[in-house]
Amino acid sequence: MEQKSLEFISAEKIGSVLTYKLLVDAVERGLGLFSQSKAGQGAATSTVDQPVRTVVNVSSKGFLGCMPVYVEADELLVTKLVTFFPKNKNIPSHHAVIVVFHANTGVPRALLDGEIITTRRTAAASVVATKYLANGNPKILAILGCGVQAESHYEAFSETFHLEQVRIWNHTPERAKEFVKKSEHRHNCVACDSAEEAVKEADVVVTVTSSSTPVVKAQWIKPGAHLNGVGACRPDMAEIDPALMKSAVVYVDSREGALKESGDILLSKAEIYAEIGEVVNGTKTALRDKTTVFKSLGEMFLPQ
Ligand SMILES: NC(=O)C1=CN([C@@H]2O[C@H](COP(=O)(O)OP(=O)(O)OC[C@H]3O[C@@H](n4cnc5c(N)ncnc54)[C@H](O)[C@@H]3O)[C@@H](O)[C@H]2O)C=CC1
Ligand SMILES: O=C([O-])C1=[NH+]CCC1
Repeated sequence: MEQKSLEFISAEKIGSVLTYKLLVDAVERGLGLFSQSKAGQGAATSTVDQPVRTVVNVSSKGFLGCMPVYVEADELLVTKLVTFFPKNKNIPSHHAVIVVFHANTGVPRALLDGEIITTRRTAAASVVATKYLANGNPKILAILGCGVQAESHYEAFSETFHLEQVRIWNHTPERAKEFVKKSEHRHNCVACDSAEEAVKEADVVVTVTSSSTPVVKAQWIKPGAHLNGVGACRPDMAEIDPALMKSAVVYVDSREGALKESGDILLSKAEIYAEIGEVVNGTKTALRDKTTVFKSLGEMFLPQ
């Protein structure tokens, strides 16, 4: 009889092994598997079962999301539980735990601190989209927002691309200045006084704010640029100008998820061109010369 032994894997341990290189490869493979299984929905080939997450609103304070997934090919049965309390002060706005079960018996195997995985996995997903959708090698990156995701996106993009400059904007300008000063390695970072200044010459834009209303306007975006929309994960929240959503070619991590959760998609009535996994699988084209948006909501796949 199998013995129950639930291992706890701490944030420190995860942080020491979870490199962006590892994550980018794993997320790329996971997004491909996810879209492949949707294409074969109902058929015996379906290998990933990942329903759109269930969200419980906690009055006006925040929410709890439950994100289960089964990946047959990896014998992986996992759920993430994530909270988002945007008004938190002096502690992160997101917290998460991940529970791993034995896929053959259902026995719980491990409990993982989910904070670092959420932080780095999200940036890795934006890197995957950017690898496929940016028009050439991106040189100027704009980051709108200066929280946890801004840090991980800065790190992941700096490791992956040869960036000449990173333009940072935050709605409270002191925070953008602090971001730039945080490390001497950030000599290629500049704090911008306006979101327009940050965005207007950028090859790639990342929006990582808790804003419920757009922080980027269509007319600021350089034609052919690529934008990763990471915030605004509820149907009543939007970070991107609806005019940009309508004029750009829009990619998502999950069609089903985007049509249920993304205010940027729902409020603008933008058309979804493809899941990024379909591009990874070669069943949809990467229209690199067009202005593109990747609307990210957070599909969860772990490296094995
Ligand atoms: N797509 C995905 O997979 C994931 C998305 N997220 C989303 O990304 C966003 C950023 O997450 P974190 O960096 O962890 O949050 P954070 O709390 O660390 O940072 C939030 C940032 O938004 C700024 N902000 C707050 N209110 C604003 C407003 N009204 N206008 C403009 N900026 C405002 C803050 O100054 C801060 O720079 C959140 O919306 C979060 O839900 C987070 C994790 C995964
Ligand atoms: O995937 C994730 O963990 C989240 N997406 C939006 C908020 C948290």
